[in-house]
Amino acid sequence: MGNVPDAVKHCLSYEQVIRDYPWLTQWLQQGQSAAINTYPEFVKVVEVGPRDGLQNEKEIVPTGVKIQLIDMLSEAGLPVIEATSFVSSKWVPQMADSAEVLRGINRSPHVKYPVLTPNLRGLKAAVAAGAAEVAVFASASETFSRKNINCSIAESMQRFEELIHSAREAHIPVRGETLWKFRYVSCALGCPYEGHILPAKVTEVAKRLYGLGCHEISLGDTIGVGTPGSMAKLLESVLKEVPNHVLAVHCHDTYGQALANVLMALQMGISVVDSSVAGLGGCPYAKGASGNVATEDLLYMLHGLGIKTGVDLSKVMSAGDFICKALNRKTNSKVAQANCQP
Ligand SMILES: CC(C)(COP(=O)([O-])OP(=O)([O-])OC[C@H]1O[C@@H](n2cnc3c(N)ncnc32)[C@H](O)[C@@H]1OP(=O)([O-])[O-])[C@@H](O)C(=O)NCCC(=O)NCCSC(=O)C[C@@](C)(O)CC(=O)[O-]
Repeated sequence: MGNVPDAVKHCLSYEQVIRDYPWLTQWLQQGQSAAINTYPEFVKVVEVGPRDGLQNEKEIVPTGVKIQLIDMLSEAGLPVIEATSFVSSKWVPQMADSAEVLRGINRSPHVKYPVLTPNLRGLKAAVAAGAAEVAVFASASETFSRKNINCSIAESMQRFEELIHSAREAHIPVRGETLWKFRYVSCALGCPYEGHILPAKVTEVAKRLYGLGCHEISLGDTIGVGTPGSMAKLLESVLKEVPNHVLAVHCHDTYGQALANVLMALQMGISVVDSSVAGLGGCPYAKGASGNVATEDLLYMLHGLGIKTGVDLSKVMSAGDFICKALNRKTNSKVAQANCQP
């Protein structure tokens, strides 16, 4: 502040302002509590570790380890655990045991276990293995769509429509009610191939999915390049077409912005957040992208804000410890790291 005149320096001192205008303290505190009151009372945490977290692992993780991880996460009180994906094992070898995983877990009546399905074949296999909820994944980037599911965005939409139609025609038996969820719009804040993605493009895809009957749309920052600023711009745009109760956010933490991005989303009325135990993960078709925001860190922040989740943080940490030991790697969760220190 070398060239700043004294009077201005005086004005720039926060402490001085508070001393000069004592009423400001009360005003600021009121403002802060008003901001905190705008957070949702309850946030639904969607655990994606067993799917998003493990799909990118080079070494095949034993089926028993995947099952035990899901069971530990169920016991922690997570309301939704994305268990696995019914995709081509040529594309994602790690998910080849999806049916065994789904059949092997101890299902809690309080937990939903959605699975990823890219096509009718995946849907049939998922339903046969007992899936009651499926998530289909679209992208806001043409190139990513082709690299990830080998078709254009328009073709993926058409595929989904056909998928619903064929399932009805074929009278696919379902246990309970199959809920159609187009959970994901990938590359919502950037694409590994195309770079910046316009909020209008993401809005267009999200609107289309909403129109197709999807009742939960997760906006994926697939490569973790978003900032609270770009998250705010994205949500401003999407919220014009899709109501906040339908939206979720899915933030990878490549640039260390995931928690800040989630906080921004919460302030803008979003109350469903995806996360991955121990911060595991990444997409095989998004090179260099790191894992999702760690569930432990998300819970620590939410509970610190007084937001209820129904999830036991210490049990999630035990699950994180278990999977990190099984994978022989360090946790990405700051909370878990802090608690491991002697
Ligand atoms: C969509 C396809 C299948 C198209 O793949 P394709 O090669 O165009 O399709 P195909 O119909 O020619 O099938 C190729 C082979 O796979 C088989 N196949 C076909 N479908 C299935 C199935 N469901 N289950 C098992 N096998 C299947 C099929 O039978 C055939 O086997 P072959 O005849 O050669 O022996 C492929 O591209 C695929 O499986 N992609 C999945 C990629 C993926 O899982 N990516 C990661 C998830 S997305 C993500 O992580 C992002 C997200 C969701 O987390 C959000 C975010 O962060 O943004």
